[in-house]
Amino acid sequence: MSVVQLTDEERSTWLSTLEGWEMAEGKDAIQRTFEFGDFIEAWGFMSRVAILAEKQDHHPEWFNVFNRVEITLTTHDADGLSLRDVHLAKAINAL
Ligand SMILES: C[C@H](O)[C@H](O)[C@H]1CNC2=NC(N)=NC(=O)C2=N1
Repeated sequence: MSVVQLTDEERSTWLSTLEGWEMAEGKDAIQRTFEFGDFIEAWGFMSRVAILAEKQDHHPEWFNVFNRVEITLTTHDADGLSLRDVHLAKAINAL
């Protein structure tokens, strides 16, 4: 299914509403790093994000080491950033 990319104007508007998220370097994506007390807390967070991702049928690219989780959101079906990334980022921030 094809999805439309955000326009430049939409990107700056939406990004300003997404606390903690910034444009990724060298990729049409947004990213945020989360830090927790330990691995179990980080893993618990990842489990909750996984449930959100399944509900939204939109899945993160992520990297975890110990207490740190780096999340990158981009829309493969749009070959870049779309509203689906904004929706998932907002839901993650609300956890
Ligand atoms: C078939 C399925 O709905 C699609 O492949 C979904 C699944 N999850 C997805 N996740 C992300 N990040 N981008 C997509 O384009 C995407 N597409």
